[in-house]
Amino acid sequence: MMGNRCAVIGVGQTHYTTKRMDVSIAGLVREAALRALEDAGLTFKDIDAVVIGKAPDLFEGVMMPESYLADALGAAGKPMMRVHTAGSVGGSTALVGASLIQAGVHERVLVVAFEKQSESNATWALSTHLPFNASLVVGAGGYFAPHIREYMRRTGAPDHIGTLVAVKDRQNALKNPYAHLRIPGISREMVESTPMLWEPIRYLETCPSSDGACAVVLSSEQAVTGRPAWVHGTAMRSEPIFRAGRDTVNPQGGKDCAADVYRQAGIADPRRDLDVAEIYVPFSWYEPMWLENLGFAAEGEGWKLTESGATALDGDIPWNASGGVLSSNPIGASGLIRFAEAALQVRGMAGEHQVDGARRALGHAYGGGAQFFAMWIVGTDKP
Ligand SMILES: CC(=O)SCCNC(=O)CCNC(=O)[C@H](O)C(C)(C)COP(=O)(O)OP(=O)(O)OC[C@H]1O[C@@H](n2cnc3c(N)ncnc32)[C@H](O)[C@@H]1OP(=O)(O)O
Repeated sequence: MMGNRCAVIGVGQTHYTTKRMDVSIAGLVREAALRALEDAGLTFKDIDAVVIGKAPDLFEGVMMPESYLADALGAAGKPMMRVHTAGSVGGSTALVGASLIQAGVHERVLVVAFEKQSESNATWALSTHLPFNASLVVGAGGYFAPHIREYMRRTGAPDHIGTLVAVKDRQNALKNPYAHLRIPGISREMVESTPMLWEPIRYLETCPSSDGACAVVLSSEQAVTGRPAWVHGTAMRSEPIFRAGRDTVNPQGGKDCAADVYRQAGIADPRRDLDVAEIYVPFSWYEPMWLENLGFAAEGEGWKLTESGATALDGDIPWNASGGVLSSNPIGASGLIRFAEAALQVRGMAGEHQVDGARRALGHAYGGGAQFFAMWIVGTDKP
């Protein structure tokens, strides 16, 4: 059930970087919001409600930051709410915003997501064993590395696949002025010569820790301004982190979420029917893993698609033309960046990393222990 039509009419991003020392959290989110409003040709006065997302408060050490960000986002006297679904939060924040339009509650909603990791230490925030929370070992890399090793064992994927993804995404990042890691001359040799952090994840096969914010303006059909990206389908799924029989390598929640969003958008074969995809890949091996989880390749075959070059910018189904999470990871914002980049592609506004003729795009986010999923499909044409 899609409800009323909804469109993305504005996108704003900050530059992603290790430390944004020149702005507070309020300044950071405002920068993205103002750029999104400018893109839509609007001001804060035209916005009915604000939805904000970020990952755990421990990432900055500021409890409930949304309560003091209302002023910076022009939300005083308006509805404002926070969404939190771990790393997938940027995606689910967009979907909550979209649902307010689809339900006919509001005409225009500002969606903002951010992380300012330089304010604290995300690795240790993800390593602390809080009461009633799962232990994530040492950081996200420590948690996900065994899942990657299991993927390699199941499929027999050769060691260099992760390297290929790292090179591809970093090459794409060189075409994206907002990307955090821009590494001229990036090559397989360069990636392979970097230290092993969490076997089999090397330094250049992992995302950085970034500061940054992203914002989008969502609109009802009658309130559209400028060049819209139409929402063709939205879906979220979650599953408990611990459940007997849960497949953490190829989670059922991701498969179900993809099937739901494809059904809404009329996608029978995602590789054929989509033109571009922005997928949450924080460690390079997650590209072949998600290729299978999202149905772009049969089980055991994802790494072959990566190896064939199909997911490169000039391949038949480019993944992460923006450089992806591997190149910029302000965690709470990263899902929204995927969704926003998908919208930019179908609006023909992705600049140097534009995929020629892109008309339908998938935005994807995952989080927690690969247990929260959020996806949307956006298109140039009205659904
Ligand atoms: C759902 C999810 O999102 S799961 C993923 C969650 N996020 C993570 O797990 C983050 C993983 N990354 C990290 O932990 C860290 O970036 C590490 C361990 C790779 C590097 O740690 P540090 O060296 O302490 O990085 P720090 O943030 O201080 O940056 C130092 C420099 O290295 C660069 N850098 C950081 N990570 C990387 C990387 N993976 N590759 C290349 N350069 C990097 C930074 O840009 C910075 O350069 P600058 O000073 O020119 O800006």
